Amino acid sequence: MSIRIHPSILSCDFSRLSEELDAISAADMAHVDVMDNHFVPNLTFGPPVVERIREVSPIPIDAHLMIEQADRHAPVYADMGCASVSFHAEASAAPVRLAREIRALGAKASLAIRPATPIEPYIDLLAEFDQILIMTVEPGFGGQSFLDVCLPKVTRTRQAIDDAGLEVQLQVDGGVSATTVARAVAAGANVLVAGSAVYSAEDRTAAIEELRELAHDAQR
Ligand SMILES: O=C(CO)[C@@H](O)[C@H](O)COP(=O)(O)O
Repeated sequence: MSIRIHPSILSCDFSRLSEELDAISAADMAHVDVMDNHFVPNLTFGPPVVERIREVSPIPIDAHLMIEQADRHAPVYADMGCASVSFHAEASAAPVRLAREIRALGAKASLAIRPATPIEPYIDLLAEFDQILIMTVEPGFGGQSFLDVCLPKVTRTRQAIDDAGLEVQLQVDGGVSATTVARAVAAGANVLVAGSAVYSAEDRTAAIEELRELAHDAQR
């Protein structure tokens, strides 16, 4: 599957948000982390800010909702024009119904799972989603270390996607850098979220291209 690089704006300078979005125009999508201080111990922003980000961003928005009551709130992000909406399995009472609602609103539906959540309960439901997001850190903060212990879950999910002949994207998020990206791709991931690895670089385009190249090499 094609490699996609999604920088997480959580690590950007929010006082210069518009410029920080322009700086990642070489990426495939901008990963926007919505946190509610309940599902995770951190707070970012909600619908009005994400909608404005979508309006000014040169690339489509990949919204990652780290919020409770996903069934109630996620459709808002699909309806405002986010290209992809990831909601957490742990925060949804009816993930299949929610994914269908997100798709009906015109966005890609993505199921996210925390490091401690197994993929097995969702293996037979993969066709209901456009993407599976496997967290490779505990959600909540940028700049954490990549959890290699999550890689078998990535491999298991890739195998199930391929065995079923599905076109489901497999995203990993957390600690993805020039050092770890090859391991994530070798395990089966094709969508790489990178926050600090991109925004700590002076040349964001070069950082994105380096990750893309390393990922392509690992896929061969
Ligand atoms: O969702 C999250 C954190 O909860 C991520 O999107 C981080 O923002 C990734 O940052 P790095 O680990 O790449 O610095």
